[in-house]
Amino acid sequence: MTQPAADAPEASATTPETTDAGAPPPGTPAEGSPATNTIPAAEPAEPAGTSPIPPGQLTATPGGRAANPLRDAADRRLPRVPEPCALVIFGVTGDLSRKKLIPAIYDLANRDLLPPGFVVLGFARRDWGDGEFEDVCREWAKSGARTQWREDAWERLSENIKFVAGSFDDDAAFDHLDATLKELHDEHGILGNAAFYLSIPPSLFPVVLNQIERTKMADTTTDGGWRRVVVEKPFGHDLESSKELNRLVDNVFSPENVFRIDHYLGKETVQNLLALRFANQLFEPIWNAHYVDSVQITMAEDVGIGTRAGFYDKTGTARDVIQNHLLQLLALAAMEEPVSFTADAIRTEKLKVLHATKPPADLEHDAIRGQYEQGWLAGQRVPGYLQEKDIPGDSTTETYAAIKLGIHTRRWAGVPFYVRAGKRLPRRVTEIAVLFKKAPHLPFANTDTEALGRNQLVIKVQPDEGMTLKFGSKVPGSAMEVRDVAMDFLYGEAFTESSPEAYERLILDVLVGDSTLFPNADEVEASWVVIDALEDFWQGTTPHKYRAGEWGPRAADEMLEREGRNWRRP
Ligand SMILES: NC(=O)C1=CN([C@@H]2O[C@H](COP(=O)(O)OP(=O)(O)OC[C@H]3O[C@@H](n4cnc5c(N)ncnc54)[C@H](OP(=O)(O)O)[C@@H]3O)[C@@H](O)[C@H]2O)C=CC1
Ligand SMILES: O=C1O[C@H](COP(=O)(O)O)[C@@H](O)[C@H](O)[C@H]1O
Repeated sequence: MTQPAADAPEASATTPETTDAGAPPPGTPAEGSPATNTIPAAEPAEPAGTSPIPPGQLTATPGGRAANPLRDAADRRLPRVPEPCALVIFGVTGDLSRKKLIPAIYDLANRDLLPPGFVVLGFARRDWGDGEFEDVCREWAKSGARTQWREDAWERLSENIKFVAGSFDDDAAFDHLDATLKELHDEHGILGNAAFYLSIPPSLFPVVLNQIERTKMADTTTDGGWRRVVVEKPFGHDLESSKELNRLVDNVFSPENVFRIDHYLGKETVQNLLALRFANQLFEPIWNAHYVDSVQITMAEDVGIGTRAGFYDKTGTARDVIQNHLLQLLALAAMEEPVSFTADAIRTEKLKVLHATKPPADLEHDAIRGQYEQGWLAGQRVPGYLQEKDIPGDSTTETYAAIKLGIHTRRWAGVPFYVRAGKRLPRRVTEIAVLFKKAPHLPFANTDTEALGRNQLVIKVQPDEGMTLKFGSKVPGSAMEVRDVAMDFLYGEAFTESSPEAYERLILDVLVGDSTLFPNADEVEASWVVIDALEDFWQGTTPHKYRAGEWGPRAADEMLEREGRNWRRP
């Protein structure tokens, strides 16, 4: 009886993510896989008349939208078109604004989800007028938009795109900003409603918050409008600085008006994790230490640090993405069912998990840092981290981290949660893989139990959004041969609707005042407790090296191998 190699999912010929050689194109089922299947869509769940997709923009069919209790609850609770308002963006010339914020605002405008008179007010150090700023935004929107380009949609939006030049330490510039905002309130009927988006590095949050406080821009007593603040991640640099920031932000804005953004929570597949777990009977009974062997959460990026040397070298992978995105994924994957799908109930459950999440006892072997060296990616030679522009030649900042975490609860006792993230890895992929224990007994004569892989449920966050279930199946033929196969659910095949970009959804949530998808101060602080323990240990150490284009340093592989496990090759 022939069997695939040990823990065979990594090597099975029937699965789409089986080799190191790279991924299949998005939406491609495993070639020749007899067991590849699509789970059909559930009953339509969108209430009549609430579809956010206007005619002619995106394909939308009435049926086939699977229920997402989280989103649908919010849809019922709040109108999805905001009141007239302004969005003030600090750091509007930065990378995030160019790649994500301006395109997302255009997409919202194109979907008719912005209110009449909606104003974008950019603040930055460039010596630009409104016209120049608008030209730049047009270029960014055109190259980054998800929805089709419509000149008329842009024209309508761009009438209300304004710019104020200045530095964050310049009182006069903030007085000018305040005056401009007041004028716009009158001109556009925005009634004082404004959201302040801090698209800036965390070290600059305090100076901007102090300026907002000094100018009383957050004060609603005279106009009765609302004022909200959006703070980008990472929220602080460690536990102490995040507490200080929380105090500062609470001085200026009331808690319900503080939106700590973590764009991973705006991703469709991340929200679907809750639907998967709590809208089905199938998974929850086996979602615990009795059945689960381990969980692997991977966020791999093929890109390097781009133009963000200044930010990245002070931050590193653990603070940049593990403290926020990956610990949020872990919390959603591990939490108990919330008593309702409200912001508070979900945060309560996530917080319990974060409090119970502990760094490994053996930090030296189970908390691995890496830094990429020169290598090859997609046929291109790419420089090492230390050769990147503006990175000091002796930097010890990590561009990769792999950590074994434990969740000290009855449900998860003894189940390792391996999280890893890195830049310049072979491909961009984020996934949560739940690996189940092996069957305790196989009734087939001569079956090599070691050779059969573990059942796996893989939630593919991006880019091939969907889910894969791996299990053993009989190979056709006279012999009783069992081999691992994969059953795929792909968003692109199951639904005709396209997913909004995370920033589209989250900006809209800010404007309508829905904080369901935003972590609160307690969650942020609990996450820093975990990260601080790792950072303290790493202090003064040098990261392991890995070649750009490889799956991280050897030490990260050894971390799992010591326990008889392997990383999945996504
Ligand atoms: N980039 C990304 O992919 C993501 C970023 N984020 C988060 O978003 C935030 C912003 O990141 P990113 O856009 O990459 O950062 P950038 O470094 O690209 O942009 C920083 C912005 O801040 C402005 N700025 C800096 N100092 C001052 C000052 N003294 N006065 C006025 N403006 C100033 C810069 O203006 P100037 O042009 O004049 O220098 C620039 O517009 C960070 O918290 C980051 O963690 C979150 C998710 C993804
Ligand atoms: O928050 C961040 O996320 C991006 C990756 O976002 P994704 O949505 O493309 O997965 C990462 O590149 C950046 O370093 C980090 O700050």
